[in-house]
Amino acid sequence: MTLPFDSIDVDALARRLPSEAETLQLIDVREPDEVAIASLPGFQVLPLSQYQDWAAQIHQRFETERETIVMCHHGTRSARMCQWLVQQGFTNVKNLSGGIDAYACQVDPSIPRY
Ligand SMILES: O=S(=O)([O-])[S-]
Repeated sequence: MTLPFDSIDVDALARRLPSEAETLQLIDVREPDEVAIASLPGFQVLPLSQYQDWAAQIHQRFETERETIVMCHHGTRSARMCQWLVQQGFTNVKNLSGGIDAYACQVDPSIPRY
């Protein structure tokens, strides 16, 4: 089965973040208690459990054509979000493979793991 969105690995994200954080749309779908433990700068937090609070504003807050990268802990919840964004008309959505845990392991060991 072909997924209707791409993925990006943590090394590629790390290379791009310094120069492209402003142009990318970065979404973290983890819960606030997880974000309090570990986070990456530039990501807007839209916890999946609070879907009812943010879903209706998705088109006000984000542009459907702009490259959008979604992150969670290991990549499962973010894949669900990617799927949903595609259903909402987003055309350039990428799932961060392995989530923030992979980022902590492979890119930045100063990020706490949980
Ligand atoms: O964050 S996760 O859904 O991949 S465990």
